[in-house]
Amino acid sequence: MNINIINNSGHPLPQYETAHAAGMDMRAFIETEITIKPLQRVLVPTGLYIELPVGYEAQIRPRSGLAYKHGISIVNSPGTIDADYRGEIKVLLVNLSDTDFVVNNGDRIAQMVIAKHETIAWNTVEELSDTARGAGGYGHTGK
Ligand SMILES: O=c1ccn([C@H]2C[C@H](O)[C@@H](COP(=O)(O)OP(=O)(O)OP(=O)(O)O)O2)c(=O)[nH]1
Ligand SMILES: [Mg+2]
Repeated sequence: MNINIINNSGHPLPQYETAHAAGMDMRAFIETEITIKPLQRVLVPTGLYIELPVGYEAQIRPRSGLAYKHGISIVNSPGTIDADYRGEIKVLLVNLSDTDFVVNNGDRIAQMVIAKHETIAWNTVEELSDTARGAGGYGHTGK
């Protein structure tokens, strides 16, 4: 499938790093490096603008390497890019480590997964169907 994109970053387009990867790595588009202090959150521009087909969303997810090695995650993970959004895609990074983390222009800071979704209409009812689980949850089946 082809998707329209404007790339103002001068960096390569988000791309699958291996043949069957689900996510395309996304790069920071910043004039000067950003230092993220412990527990600080920063909205990082990408210079990317996309036009998703109706019925699709883009999910902005953390990279596990940055999470494991540096405690870098995404506050609103997975971020949701709506099909009707035409603004710049940004990534809301958070530093969950106890040391500063520096983001440089062009660094791969997140990954984008393109996914189909349903658009539904609600059926308001008085009762829902019975199941064995019922209202059980939050570990009610044990460890
Ligand atoms: O990580 C993200 C999440 C969202 N967006 C953009 C695309 C998305 O379509 C729009 C709105 O996102 P969301 O619905 O998550 O935010 P909101 O707080 O509900 O804002 P709005 O009232 O504008 O929907 O912001 C990003 O660029 N990056
Ligand atoms: Mg919203």
